[in-house]
Amino acid sequence: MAESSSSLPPLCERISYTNYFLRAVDLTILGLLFSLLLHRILLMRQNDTAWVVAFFCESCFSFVWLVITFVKWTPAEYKPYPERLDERIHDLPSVDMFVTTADPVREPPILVVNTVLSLLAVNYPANKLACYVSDDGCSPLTYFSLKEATKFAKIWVPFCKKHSVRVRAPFRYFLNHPTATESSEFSKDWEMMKSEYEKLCRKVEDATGDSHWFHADDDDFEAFSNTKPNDHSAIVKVVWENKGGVGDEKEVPHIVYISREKRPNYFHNYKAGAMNVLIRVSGMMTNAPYMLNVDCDMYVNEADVVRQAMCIFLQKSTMNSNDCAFVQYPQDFYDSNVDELIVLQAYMGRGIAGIQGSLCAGSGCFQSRRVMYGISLDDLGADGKLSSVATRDYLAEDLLAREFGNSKEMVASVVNALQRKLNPQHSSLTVSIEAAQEVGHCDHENQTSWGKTVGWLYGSTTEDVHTSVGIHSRGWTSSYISPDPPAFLGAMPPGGPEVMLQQRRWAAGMLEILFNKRTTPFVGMIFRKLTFRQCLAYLWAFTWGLRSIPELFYCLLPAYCLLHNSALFPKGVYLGVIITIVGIHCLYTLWEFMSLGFSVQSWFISQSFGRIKSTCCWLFSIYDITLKFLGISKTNFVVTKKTMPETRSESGSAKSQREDGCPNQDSGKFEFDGSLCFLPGTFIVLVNLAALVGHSMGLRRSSPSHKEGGSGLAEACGCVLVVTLFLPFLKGMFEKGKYGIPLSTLSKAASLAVLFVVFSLGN
Ligand SMILES: O=c1ccn([C@@H]2O[C@H](COP(=O)(O)OP(=O)(O)O[C@H]3O[C@H](CO)[C@@H](O)[C@H](O)[C@H]3O)[C@@H](O)[C@H]2O)c(=O)[nH]1
Ligand SMILES: [Mn+2]
Repeated sequence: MAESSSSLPPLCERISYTNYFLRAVDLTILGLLFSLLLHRILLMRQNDTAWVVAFFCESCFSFVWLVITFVKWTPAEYKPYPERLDERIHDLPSVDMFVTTADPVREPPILVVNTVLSLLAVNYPANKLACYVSDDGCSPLTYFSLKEATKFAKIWVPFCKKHSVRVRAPFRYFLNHPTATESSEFSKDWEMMKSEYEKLCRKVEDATGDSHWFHADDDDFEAFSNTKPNDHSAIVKVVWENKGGVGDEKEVPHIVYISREKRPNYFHNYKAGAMNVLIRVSGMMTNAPYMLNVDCDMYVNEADVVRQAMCIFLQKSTMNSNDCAFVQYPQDFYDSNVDELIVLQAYMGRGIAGIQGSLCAGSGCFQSRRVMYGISLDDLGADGKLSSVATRDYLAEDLLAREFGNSKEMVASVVNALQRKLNPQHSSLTVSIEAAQEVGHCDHENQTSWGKTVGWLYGSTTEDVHTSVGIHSRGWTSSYISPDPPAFLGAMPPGGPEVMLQQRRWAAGMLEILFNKRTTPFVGMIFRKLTFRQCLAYLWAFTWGLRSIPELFYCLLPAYCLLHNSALFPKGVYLGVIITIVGIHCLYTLWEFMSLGFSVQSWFISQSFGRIKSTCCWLFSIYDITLKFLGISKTNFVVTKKTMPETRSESGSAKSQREDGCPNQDSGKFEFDGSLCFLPGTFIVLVNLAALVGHSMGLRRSSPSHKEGGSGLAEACGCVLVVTLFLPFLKGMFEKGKYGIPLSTLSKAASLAVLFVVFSLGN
């Protein structure tokens, strides 16, 4: 498929972002941290418990900083040159594109449909693409919307291609009006498309409230009658099949709707389970060597995405290094306050990408099918084909059935995929429907390797990083590309209960992997092919939950010390050391933000949110996995609520939209509900306020308990800093409605705070 010729320029290039100045700053901070720790050790005897706790917390922070420094040491990413693809590759490989949705209320079907439309319209031969939608909600409304969207796609896709439209998700595209310089033909087409899109929206909207729409339509909806989201048999429907044909219709790739079987007594493994059904069904129908998966809200923002990803895969396979298992794009967002995530991806993301390769982020990720079938890098020969040993080991039929399940068609498609062969051509996709339904059954995976070594791994609510650690442990690398404008844009909940829930789920999911005997990165590094620094990268992510403990303590220490009249911070030179560390850290992170075009305010919000999420959400992740390990309850994947935002204007990048201030007008305004997650934050603010008030009134233990002297201005400043960082909570105490902290949370926090004050004063 790839016509390699060394005289032609490469399809992609690795770009290194090594910055010696940043390395020097990192090392300076490390040096200061260690000198501080040493000082703490030397003065341990002269001080009391607070000193020991501070030492423990600062050791944890230093360890995290050390890990981060290791991970960020050699940042890199790939730059693809899709314009070179055509002269190098005559026969592009096929790509199966997956969209998952789970709940028609929390994930409005019109949003799902927009994502699907943006995928259908990418710049890639339509006969090489297929779009599979997995609906865990088993919703006739989603299916109806998809059918309607297919009709619209037949004019939308040709329109996008004819006019080289960049943003191919209609809800974003139509935010902008054509400029006066556009041709009249374009303007006419534009008006027509806009009115057709509005019709589509109206139909979906009408059907949302009135189910007769799909029942009256035809018996196509029969399969949905008497179903419940958690109790129904497998549904597979070919919504549209691209049979070549003539005219515009041949521009629309296959569209297949899937709702895997669900039964109340079967655990369905959330998104990982859905992804594995998608892999199997697509394997039987189109069996493309590459797969793309996106969350239902992550539309394609750059029509060349598939071509860009293929540049990486195809270049790597012509360079005799067939080691790239997946290509990950960063997750970018068109709404809400996500600057922190963007900065994290730009620095940590590239850092990890420069080691063994980017982590899989679950959306905007292109994967090689045969890697997902569990093979290791060692199983490939120099020519990129399965080695003879691996062929013998993998392709024995009884073994395949044991690993992949008892479906002849499935086993045959796996054999083809592993050998990079196409499935035999059927007259129609519908021929495979029965077999496809069979692999969507609950019990298909019983006693197989699905979720263990094959496909997306089970056992964690962050199935994406779980799968990714499995892949890297088998010796594969991955690549990271972050084109400008961003390739995918998604939605993120605003600051409040939804985002707290999401952070808690992420942190719990990561802890599940850390403590998983088979997939923990330690096993991957010691017994398998995970490199040392890649192991550190995973550790950095997997210990989010554990970091909540020192953070919580450190937020309470200034208040405790102020009341207890004991020194939290050293005196003299070493106080200077602490101030320098904090100062450099602030400047460093501020620089990271500003160099990506974000404001000081956005940096501050991120610092504040960083503390809130660790002391509130991450803390509860420990509780979640404790319950799981005690066998009391399973960790839960609550789907994040997505809304279609009314945004004023669409522009090149997410960043510039944030600059015009529109989607961010409520930024900093935090929402609250009765969830216990908000208790630690409220408690922290109350305690620090109480300590400050007490201090100003001279309320504290009279004599310091140790020789080094008592608390003073430094500790008071610490309290002020903590309160500043928890500003959303402070504001929340005086607000009403969704912006106010509920009285029940306030009273619980107040009672705890009283206990804390009494404890600090008396102990
Ligand atoms: O039982 C389920 C639960 C979720 N989903 C889908 O999974 C996707 C991600 O869910 P979302 O609620 O948007 O989670 P986020 O936290 O926003 O997603 C991030 O984190 C997840 C892991 O926690 C990854 O799966 C995602 O890819 C990643 O974008 C959505 O398309 C859902 O429809 C399912 O298909 N079935
Ligand atoms: Mn999401």
